[in-house]
Amino acid sequence: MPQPLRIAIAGALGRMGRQMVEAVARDSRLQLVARFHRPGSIGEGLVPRDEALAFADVVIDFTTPAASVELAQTSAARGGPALVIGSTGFDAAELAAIAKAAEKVAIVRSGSYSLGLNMLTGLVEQAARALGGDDCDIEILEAHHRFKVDAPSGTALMLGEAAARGRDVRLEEVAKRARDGVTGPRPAGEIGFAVLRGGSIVGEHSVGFLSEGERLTLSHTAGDRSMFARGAIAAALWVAGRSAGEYDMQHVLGFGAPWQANPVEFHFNGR
Ligand SMILES: NC(=O)C1=CN([C@@H]2O[C@H](COP(=O)(O)OP(=O)(O)OC[C@H]3O[C@@H](n4cnc5c(N)ncnc54)[C@H](OP(=O)(O)O)[C@@H]3O)[C@@H](O)[C@H]2O)C=CC1
Ligand SMILES: O=C(O)C1=N[C@H](C(=O)O)C[C@H](O)C1
Repeated sequence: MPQPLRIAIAGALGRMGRQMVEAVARDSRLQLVARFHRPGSIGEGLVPRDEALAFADVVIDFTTPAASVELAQTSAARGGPALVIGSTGFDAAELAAIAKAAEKVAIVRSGSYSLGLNMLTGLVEQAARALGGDDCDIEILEAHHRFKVDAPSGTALMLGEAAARGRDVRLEEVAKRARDGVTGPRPAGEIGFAVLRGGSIVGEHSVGFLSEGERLTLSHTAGDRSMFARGAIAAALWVAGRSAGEYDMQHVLGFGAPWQANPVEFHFNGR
């Protein structure tokens, strides 16, 4: 019997943190060795972050951009453990800090740990490649619960990146992240984003390809948060013991060529 992988959960009292604690505790391939939260937090079984890092092979982190950057820098400075980062809403400087930390430690980071969503990014890239930029407008719609603090969602931005790759353009140069007032006609080639917030929506994303007289829509709906937890566990099993580098779910699932050799087995309905 192989030894179970030792997992620590960051942000253990948050929505995803609680989901991760449950999912890890139920999984016989894993051992939940530590839970930590914002410094000074009170909660049964919480330990300080640095203690958690000392015990774990992998830390799973769904917190905030600032907390994830600090975690990545700390882990890089001490040479581990590997990280699975699910937080979203990073700015360019924060992304650069994570990339720098990934020179020293293995980090998987993804705006979505859903299998279906990661399959959708491939379809979006393919459709964007096939449908010309001047004749076909790409618009990304996302909807989330009232507590979400960042917009557009990390997933919407991943889908935007996939569409931009398909069109062979840089997302930063064509993204329209919000519209208000007299905007003028829509420029060809733009990739637009629209955001809805309310109630308890777990996560809905759709990518519309709109041309004269027809619309193709590719969409994904998250029914509950358990599938994000399953994806993060697949990422933890995959990243443990890897050499330093920044990876994403395409690598974990074996969708990216150089990593194809060793994808983790992962199914829609659990293990
Ligand atoms: N990639 C994916 O598949 C998914 C990503 N997400 C992303 O994950 C993140 C968390 O989402 P969610 O769980 O809904 O949000 P929550 O706000 O419920 O959880 C985040 C938790 O992190 C805690 N936290 C803040 N700073 C620190 C710190 N320094 N150390 C440890 N914990 C800290 C917060 O504490 P406090 O309450 O005290 O502020 C909070 O409880 C978001 O960015 C979200 O977009 C969510 C779902 C899926
Ligand atoms: O905050 C959330 O809840 C979610 N965040 C992620 C995102 O920003 O895309 C993933 C998921 O949609 C839920």
